[in-house]
Amino acid sequence: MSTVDYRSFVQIRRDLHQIPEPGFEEYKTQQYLLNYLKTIPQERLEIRIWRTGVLVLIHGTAPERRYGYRCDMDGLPIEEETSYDFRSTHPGYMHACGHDLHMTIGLGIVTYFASHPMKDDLVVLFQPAEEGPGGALPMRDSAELADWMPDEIVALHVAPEYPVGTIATRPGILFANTSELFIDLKGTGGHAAYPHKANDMVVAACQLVGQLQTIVARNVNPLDAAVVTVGKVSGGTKQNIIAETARLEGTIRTLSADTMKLVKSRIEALVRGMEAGFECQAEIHYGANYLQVYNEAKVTEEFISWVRGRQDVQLIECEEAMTGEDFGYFLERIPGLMFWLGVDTPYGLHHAKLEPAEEAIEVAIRVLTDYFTWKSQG
Ligand SMILES: CC(=O)N[C@@H](CCC[C@H](N)C(=O)O)C(=O)O
Repeated sequence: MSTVDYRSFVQIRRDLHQIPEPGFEEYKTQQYLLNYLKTIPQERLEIRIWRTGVLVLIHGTAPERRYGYRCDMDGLPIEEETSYDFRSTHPGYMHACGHDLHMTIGLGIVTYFASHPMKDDLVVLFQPAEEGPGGALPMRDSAELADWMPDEIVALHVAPEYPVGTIATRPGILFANTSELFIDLKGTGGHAAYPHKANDMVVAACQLVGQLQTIVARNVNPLDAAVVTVGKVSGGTKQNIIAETARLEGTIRTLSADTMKLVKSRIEALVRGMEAGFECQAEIHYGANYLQVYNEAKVTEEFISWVRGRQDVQLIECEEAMTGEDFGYFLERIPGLMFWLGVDTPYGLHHAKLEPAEEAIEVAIRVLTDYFTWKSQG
């Protein structure tokens, strides 16, 4: 891939890193992508906009099939604490899940094929709102994608725990089914010194957090896997006022759809018990639900054996993870796979100090441009 200047992609990643935006508000990011796309050879490119996303079709020389690469665009509500001099310029927002790298790799792939067209078509999807509320399902079903639907699709996710030069994947389930979880509690507020005249939702919320932990410990088969995480608890107004309301915000992860149903039915039973016990009202909302990421066996096994033939990367057949990814909705309709890309950094995804190794950008662009070229030579 001689005509690609990898240093320029490191700069692109740094530019994108500075402008993280919430799901479906990726306006600056979209504009940045569109501005960049204007700078590369246009002859084979067609570009469409879908909400805050971008779809790029690179016409092949004699297309019989269409391949796809999907990357996600949104940032997270995290105050960045990296050592970078190119930290986020958006207070309270950070690319802490690697989407800045995922997009940069997408631009690298487009850049390469814009001047080295393969026989088949390639569509590169820059998808908003992966962290929530979920852009994959509506993008997959959009009119903009309908006549560009790929025959096979690939996506990657950065993996802090693997060294640069590692690709990890598996046929079958890679990531879990997910559901967001929001529980609003309403009781009776009052003076801190008169608890018998109030109905304290801070106490109810604390007990409920503890009770929710019993679902995985006591209701899910220990040979199955599930997670119930409460990531945010809020309630009350002041230290000497009994809280009238409280809110729990969390997420549920399961490896099977049936276990998701079981976990939700247990949450509902515990919340109804909480209402009776505390004489309060409770409302449950599930927010965004994501389908599991299920790698199609034939495409994934072929990819694994192709990667194993390379000298420059190490392939690991990994275990399932309880991470969620709305890419599962693309895989529901299109054969394909997702893989982990090693970025070797001590802090995990969604951490304020996440500093993925930028050398992984070149690795991914090389591997994926070679892979699509190989597939197209068929
Ligand atoms: C790769 C990754 O970290 N994905 C997110 C997806 C979040 C889905 C949804 N907002 C939820 O919280 O359930 C993850 O947290 O796994």
